[in-house]
Amino acid sequence: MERIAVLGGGSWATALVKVLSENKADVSWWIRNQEDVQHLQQFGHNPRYLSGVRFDLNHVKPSTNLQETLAGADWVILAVPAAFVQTALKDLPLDAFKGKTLVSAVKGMIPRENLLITEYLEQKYHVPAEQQCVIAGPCHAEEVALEKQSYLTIGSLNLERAEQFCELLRNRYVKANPLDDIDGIEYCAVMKNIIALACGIAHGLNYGDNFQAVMVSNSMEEIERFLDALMPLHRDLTGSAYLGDLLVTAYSQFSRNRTFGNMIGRGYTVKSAQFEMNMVAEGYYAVQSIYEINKRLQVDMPITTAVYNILYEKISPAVEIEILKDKFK
Ligand SMILES: NC(=O)c1ccc[n+]([C@@H]2O[C@H](COP(=O)([O-])OP(=O)(O)OC[C@H]3O[C@@H](n4cnc5c(N)ncnc54)[C@H](O)[C@@H]3O)[C@@H](O)[C@H]2O)c1
Ligand SMILES: O=P(O)(O)OC[C@H](O)CO
Repeated sequence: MERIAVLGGGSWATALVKVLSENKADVSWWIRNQEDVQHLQQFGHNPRYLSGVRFDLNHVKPSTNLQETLAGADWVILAVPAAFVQTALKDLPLDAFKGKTLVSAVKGMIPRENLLITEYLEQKYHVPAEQQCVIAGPCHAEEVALEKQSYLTIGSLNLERAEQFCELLRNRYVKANPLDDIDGIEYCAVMKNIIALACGIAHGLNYGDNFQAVMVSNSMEEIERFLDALMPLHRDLTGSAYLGDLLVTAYSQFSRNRTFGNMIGRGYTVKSAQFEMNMVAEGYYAVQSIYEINKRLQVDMPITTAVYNILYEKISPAVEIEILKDKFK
């Protein structure tokens, strides 16, 4: 019996706990909010996110105590939005993850430090790269919760470990495959959120599907240029962990980033759009990190620059999309 700790109380953590616990793993589940934990213990569902999912409390142990949650776990899945990872882990000793395999389900970067989650865990908590995995692929939590067919890619330098984790996830509606381009898929997952934001902004400004299709195809070239400059490797970006994840975020009704961008395009301020959403759009934070990293790389990244200018320099979305129009082919 595998013992798995899942950290985070949002939609993705909830969907992952469902999949893992229904596969009969023992899941200890850290949620920061005491009321949510009590509700889960009493009624067997998360009151805030995906509340239709019922948990078998024989296999799922919710708690607000992080150290207790980690104790005895072989696997630790981090599913807290990137902007809150440092705060969530702040009381842990630096050897808290010793001997455990860390799995990042986060699709974002540590703000200001501009680090991938795996880089942060390695630098701060000394978790070796070989003991880390990332969960990638087009996987909206809402659809996983509805048991709609989904595909996950588990990235790791340690393919044996990745395959073991795939096995914990596989079921009737989840297929999982290992891949060794862990940094590539982690960066791609960060950047697709920025592109989805741009798609939402354009939609909010009344641009149509024709324009969005051109935005998405141009964005693949932008992502490829960035990855080639940062970590050259022959990778097939048409794979589902890259293009697939971008497409689901750019087009789906469930996308947080597209929804957030749409509000910005319609004239909401960043604060009011964030206030309106009960969920976190990672792209808002990610664009600042990628923009900062690119100051060094100097890659041509028109979409990232446009989103950064809109969100952080308060330049009008209409002006920035107009500039993009002339750059696209
Ligand atoms: N939702 C998905 O479909 C999905 C799929 C794959 C990956 N992810 C990734 O999973 C990670 C978690 O996102 P999510 O979609 O589950 O979250 P969510 O948007 O559903 O919920 C927001 C989460 O943020 C937490 N939060 C909000 N304010 C906070 C604060 N001040 N301090 C600490 N925590 C706070 C909430 O408790 C909640 O857990 C993100 O990196 C996301 O990119 C999400
Ligand atoms: O589509 P979003 O913006 O909700 O992001 C969620 C996941 O990253 C989809 O794979």
